[in-house]
Amino acid sequence: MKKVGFVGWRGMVGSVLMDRMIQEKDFSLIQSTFFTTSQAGQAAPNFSGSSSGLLEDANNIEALKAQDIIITCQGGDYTSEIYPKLRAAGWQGYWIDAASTLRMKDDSIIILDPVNQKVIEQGIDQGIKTFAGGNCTVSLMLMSLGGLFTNDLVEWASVSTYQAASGGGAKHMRELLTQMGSLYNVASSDLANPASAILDIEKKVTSLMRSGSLPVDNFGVPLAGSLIPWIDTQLDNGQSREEWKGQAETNKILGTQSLIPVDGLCVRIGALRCHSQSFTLKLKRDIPLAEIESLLASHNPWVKVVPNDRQITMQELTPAAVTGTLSTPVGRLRKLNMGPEYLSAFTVGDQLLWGAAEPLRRMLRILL
Ligand SMILES: NC(=O)C1=CN([C@@H]2O[C@H](COP(=O)(O)OP(=O)(O)OC[C@H]3O[C@@H](n4cnc5c(N)ncnc54)[C@H](OP(=O)(O)O)[C@@H]3O)[C@@H](O)[C@H]2O)C=CC1
Ligand SMILES: N[C@@H](CC(=O)OP(=O)(O)O)C(=O)O
Repeated sequence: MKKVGFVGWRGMVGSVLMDRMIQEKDFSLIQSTFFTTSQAGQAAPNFSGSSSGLLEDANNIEALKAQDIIITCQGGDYTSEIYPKLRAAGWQGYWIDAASTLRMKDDSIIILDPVNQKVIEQGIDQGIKTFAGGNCTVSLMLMSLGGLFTNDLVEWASVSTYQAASGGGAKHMRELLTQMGSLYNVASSDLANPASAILDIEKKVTSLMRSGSLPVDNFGVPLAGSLIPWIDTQLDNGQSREEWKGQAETNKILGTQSLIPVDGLCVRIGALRCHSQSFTLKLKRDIPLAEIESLLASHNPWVKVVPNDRQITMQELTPAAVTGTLSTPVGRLRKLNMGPEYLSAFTVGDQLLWGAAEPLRRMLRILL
C-alpha cells in the first residue's frame, strides 16, 4: 500500500476532500498519515479505515520524506516554504496540491482528469511528480464546456463570473452571512409591517451598508446586498490575477498548440460555494445547436445540458440547486445576434468539489 501524507485535511477544502474520500472508500487503499502545522502530537483523525495514531508536524521534512504521495490543501505559503526543501532533500514522491503556487511551473501538471487525462498520463510517463489542482473558475468552466474545448471548436471565450464567497475561504463565508444578518436586522421590524414603505426600508439598509459598521475585515467592503468586481490581486495590464488565470491555466490544462484566448471579468457575489459563469464563445465554425448540446452532454458524466427554458433554468441552473453536488450543468445555450458562430452559455459548479477537492482525490486514485 502506498504511504499517503495529508496536509491541510481539516481546513475547508481539506474537509471536503476527506468527505469525498470517505464516500469513495479511498482510505482502504492507502496507508495514511495526517500532518498539521499547529497540532502536532494530538490524536489523528480516523476516517473510515484511515490509520489513527498521532498528528505529525507538517514542517518535519524527514516525516514528509517517508511518504510516497503528499496531498496538501494547506495553502500557497506552506507550499512555497516546504516543497522546495522537500525536493532539495531528495524526495522523489508525488506532490498533489490545491494551491496555485506550482501550477504554472514547467515540471508540474494542472490536474482535471475528465478533461486532460492524456496530458496527465503522458506527464506521469515522462516522470512528472508534481500535480496542482486548477483555479476553481477554470476547472468548472472546463467541466461544463469540455465538449467544445476538447474538440478544438472554441476560437475564443469571453466570460463574466459570479463567484461565491467560499473562494476566499471560511472567514469570507462567515463574513458574508454576518453582513446578511445585519442587513436583515436593521429592517426586520419594518418588514414585518405590511404598511411600511419599501424605499424607507431600502434607505435604512443602504445607510447601514455605507456606515462602516458592517464587518468587512475579509472582503474589504460589504458584499451582502452588493457585489465586488475584483478578485485577487491587481496586475499591471489591468486584469485581476483571477482573470489572468483564465487563459493561462485553460491552455496549460488542455495542452494547446496554439493559444485559445480566454478573458473577461471576475466578480464576487453573495453566493456561498457555487461559482457561476456567463460566456460568449466564438466557435471556429457554425455548428447546429443540437450538435453543440450533444457534444457538451457526452463529454463527461458530471456535465448536464439544461434546456434553454425559463422554468427548467430557474430550477436547475442556480447555486441553490447545484451546491454540494458534483454536477456541473451548462445552459442558456443559444446562438447570439452577432452571428451563427457566436454562442452564449451559462455554467454553475460547486467551487469546493470540482473547483478544488475532487481533482486532487482523483489524481490520488490515478497514482494508486
Ligand atoms: N478556499 C478555496 O476555495 C480554495 C482554496 N484552495 C487552496 O487551498 C488552501 C486552503 O484553503 P481553505 O481550505 O479554504 O483554508 P482553511 O483556512 O479552511 O484551512 C487551512 C488550514 O488552517 C488551519 N486551521 C486553523 N484553524 C482552523 C480551524 N478552526 N478549522 C480548520 N482549520 C484550521 C488548518 O491547518 P493546521 O491543521 O495545520 O492548523 C487548515 O489546514 C488555500 O490557501 C488555497 O491554496 C484551492 C482552491 C479553492
Ligand atoms: N480565487 C478563487 C479561489 C481559487 O481557487 O483560487 P486559486 O486559483 O488560488 O486556487 C476565488 O477566490 O474564488
